[in-house]
Amino acid sequence: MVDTAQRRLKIGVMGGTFDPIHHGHLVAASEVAQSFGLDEVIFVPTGQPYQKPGATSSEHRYLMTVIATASNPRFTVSRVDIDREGPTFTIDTLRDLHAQHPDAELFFISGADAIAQIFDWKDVRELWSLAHFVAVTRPGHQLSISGLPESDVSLLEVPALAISSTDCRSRVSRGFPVWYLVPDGVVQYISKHHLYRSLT
Ligand SMILES: Nc1ncnc2c1ncn2[C@@H]1O[C@H](COP(=O)(O)OP(=O)(O)OP(=O)(O)O)[C@@H](O)[C@H]1O
Ligand SMILES: O=C(O)c1ccc[n+]([C@@H]2O[C@H](COP(=O)([O-])O)[C@@H](O)[C@H]2O)c1
Repeated sequence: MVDTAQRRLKIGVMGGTFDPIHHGHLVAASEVAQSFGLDEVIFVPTGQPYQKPGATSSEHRYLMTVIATASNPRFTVSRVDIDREGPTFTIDTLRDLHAQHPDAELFFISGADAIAQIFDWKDVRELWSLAHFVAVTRPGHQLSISGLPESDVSLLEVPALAISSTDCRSRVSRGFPVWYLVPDGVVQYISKHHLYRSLT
């Protein structure tokens, strides 16, 4: 058994809109946890994803994330972004989680597409002081961290799952199944709450 009392806890932070959460997110978090020896991965659904207007209500996205992560004892879900007023910025996510876990080392997990946009994020230069960033591969997206501080950002190749929330929403709206793209409980949640039926 690992003696966590003698070392800093290592906590992954998997931020996302999760509209809906799918197996690409879960595999990425699991792979980073394994490779970096993380004690826990906190999934953090965005409250108001200012770059994704029209996202499904945060409570639906939060509950789907809870359902999807329930089977993994190292996965938890935080409401920090949902319960904060205003648009969601990662700088606030990391500050809040740092305040809740002052002795832990934070690892922010990001796909290749998201990390490519990071210079557009709020207070980007302060982000590195709050967490180490782990950028994971994603089919269809070039993974590059040129220009990012090498000591603060790592690259990790993960199993390639060509799944996106956009495609899941589109499939549901066209009457196609999302079984095996998202966890079973999430399929049932989408069906029960009639999500994504009326997209065009
Ligand atoms: N299939 C995947 N493989 C690796 N990383 C992924 C994958 N899907 C999403 N991610 C990463 O997970 C994080 C949260 O993603 P998000 O919730 O925006 O899902 P998405 O599938 O990209 O959604 P959308 O299609 O609506 O843009 C981002 O850092 C994203 O890059
Ligand atoms: O901080 C920002 O300005 C910022 C801008 C866009 C996205 N993010 C974060 O990136 C993560 C993935 O976001 P998204 O929109 O691709 O689901 C999520 O945690 C967002 O809060 C953060």
